[in-house]
Amino acid sequence: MRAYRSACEAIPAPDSRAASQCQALLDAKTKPRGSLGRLEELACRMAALRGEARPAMPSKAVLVMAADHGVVQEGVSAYPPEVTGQMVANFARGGAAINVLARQVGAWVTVVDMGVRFPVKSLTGVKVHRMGPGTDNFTKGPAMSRETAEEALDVGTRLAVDMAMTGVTLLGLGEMGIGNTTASSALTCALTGLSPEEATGRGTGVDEEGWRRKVQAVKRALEVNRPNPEDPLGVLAQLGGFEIAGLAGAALGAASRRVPVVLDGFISSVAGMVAARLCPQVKPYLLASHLSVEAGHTRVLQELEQRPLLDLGLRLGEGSGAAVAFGLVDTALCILHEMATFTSAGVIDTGR
Ligand SMILES: Cc1cc2ncn([C@H]3O[C@H](COP(=O)(O)O)[C@@H](O)[C@H]3O)c2cc1C
Ligand SMILES: O=C(O)c1cccnc1
Repeated sequence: MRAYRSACEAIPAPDSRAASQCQALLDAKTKPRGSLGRLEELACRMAALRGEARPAMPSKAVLVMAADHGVVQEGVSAYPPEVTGQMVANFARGGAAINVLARQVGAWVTVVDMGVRFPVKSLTGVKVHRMGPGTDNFTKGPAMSRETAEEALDVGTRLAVDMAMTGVTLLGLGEMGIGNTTASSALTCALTGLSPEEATGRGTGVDEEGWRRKVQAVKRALEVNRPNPEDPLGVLAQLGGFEIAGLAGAALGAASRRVPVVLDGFISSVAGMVAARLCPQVKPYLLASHLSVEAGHTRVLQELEQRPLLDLGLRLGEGSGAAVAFGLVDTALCILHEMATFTSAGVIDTGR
């Protein structure tokens, strides 16, 4: 059986008992009940997913998958595809936004070349699982075959399972791929029924004309491929990207090992939505870190029944918002581990 399919079957249901025990521990802390709001919710969610009342997150990682997109031929990005490979080199050297943000919260960054068109040669520390030199232009036919989509899903699943086995307890999803907001918009239209105008944003910062070209490319992609929302693997193959497929697989692999998955912006959330369509059991493991500026993100988060933790006007990707939210997860768990209780501190508790 495919790795991503076995991972799906192995995803445990969240442990509601651990969540209530976590809430009871928080209720005993020196504060009015529930006064730490969503931080309390976050701690209890981690408890449910990890299956323990007092979870710890000793090892956090961001998985950044990179690939190129044939649809860039349609003039849909403000940057050329060379930038994908150049940014992978920047990740490898530790100089990109995600490196800085991950360092700040003590998280590892794992970078994977899933199919970069112009790769920078002999980089150290970049894992290579190339599905090809970028996808085909999906305004003319499918981006990739179903077989390749399944292979990319498996690569992501195996990597996430390996990361969990080496001790990773929280996984952020990040991506790099010039043109991938167009692919994400097309996937959003196909899977949610949103119109191309509603699902298409400015990505790296295209002007009005560029935005119209993106909308046209999405429209053509839908006309040419006729995606069937009941067939999420088919939709992924027709309109996705190698990095998006890899990240969807990674979400399944992580969840199969009780590792919560922190989504970043529009693109990684679309990967999460694809994972959830392939395997609904993954849904509780997906946590929205922030609300991206990119049009379409709100709808994708609605689909995932997720309320983002932050709204910072980010529109970067790379896993940047996920890394920032790792700090909040740490904060929530510190409260659980370090705060005094009414009893230990000798503070009167009215139970409210
Ligand atoms: C220097 C640079 C660094 C980035 N890091 C992430 N992205 C983001 O922008 C791209 C998507 O936007 P579009 O669909 O408009 O091409 C992705 O690579 C995404 O991760 C970047 C883009 C650039 C230019
Ligand atoms: O929300 C995102 O992930 C995003 C938005 C714009 C460009 N790149 C990524």
